[in-house]
Amino acid sequence: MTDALQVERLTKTFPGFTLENISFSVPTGSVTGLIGPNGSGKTTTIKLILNLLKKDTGTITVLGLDHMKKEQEFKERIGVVFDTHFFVDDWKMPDVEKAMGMFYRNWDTGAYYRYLERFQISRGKRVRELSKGMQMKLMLACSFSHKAELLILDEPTSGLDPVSRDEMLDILLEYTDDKKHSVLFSTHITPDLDKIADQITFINKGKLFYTGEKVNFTRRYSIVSGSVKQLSPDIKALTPNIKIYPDSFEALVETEYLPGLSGLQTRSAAMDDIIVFISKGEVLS
Ligand SMILES: Nc1ncnc2c1ncn2[C@@H]1O[C@H](COP(=O)(O)OP(=O)(O)OP(=O)(O)O)[C@@H](O)[C@H]1O
Repeated sequence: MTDALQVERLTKTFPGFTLENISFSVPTGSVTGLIGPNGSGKTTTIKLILNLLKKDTGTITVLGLDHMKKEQEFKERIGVVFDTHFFVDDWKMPDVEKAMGMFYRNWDTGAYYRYLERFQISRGKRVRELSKGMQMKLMLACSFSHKAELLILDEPTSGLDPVSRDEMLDILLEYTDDKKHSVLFSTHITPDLDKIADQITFINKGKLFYTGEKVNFTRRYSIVSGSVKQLSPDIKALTPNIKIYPDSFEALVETEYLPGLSGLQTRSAAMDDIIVFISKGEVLS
């Protein structure tokens, strides 16, 4: 399978923060979720891909094109959705159409109005009169109308109600259904990724913690719990990721070690469990 996006050994240093040696890919036809706690480097990674920030080192290939040498070419072939829209607030839908049509060679006016109809956005509305969910859909309509092959989305569902979020996720699933279109999706809302992601890339404090298939990410970890008396040196040796409560404890352990731990309660780890335990990375009490 080819990759819609390849990021290799990407590094960027700001005062007090380094995004360090990040490598991951978005296989064509997949949805890749980019996750990590606040300040871990997700938006920085996206801005570096888009050349909105200048990388220190590393290579980035978008749809087979070097992101610096072929910037204009790759930008014509991708769609970008941030958590706030990038249109002029006063524009009506035909104004959006005109602006986008000037920018994209592949622009399809008919498709744009068909998407507006499908997403129930009326032509006479101004951008500022659209709800947040509608604004997100408008950005998607624009991406689809210039036939974007890859969507790069930075927290597109934050601030959406559950109904709008669900609609947005269905639109993305439909978009990748032909296995030709791909999505990179940064989010804190992991249930969204449970629903649509094939791959996960988890960045923690600027470092890559995991990249690969979603199922392997959650299968790799389990949560064990028991009374404080059961918190043996064996468990402490297995994992630094332990939460201690007044009478009990919970720990994140690699699933392969479960057979050696008897008498404890175990459950599968959800994506949020893994993020919380790993981002703390120490005994918590
Ligand atoms: N232009 C900049 N100049 C200096 N520091 C920056 C700049 N942009 C980001 N940072 C720092 O880089 C770190 C990573 O920020 P980034 O926005 O990439 O995190 P994030 O994972 O997207 O976080 P969030 O989930 O809160 O959006 C933070 O410490 C931030 O302060």
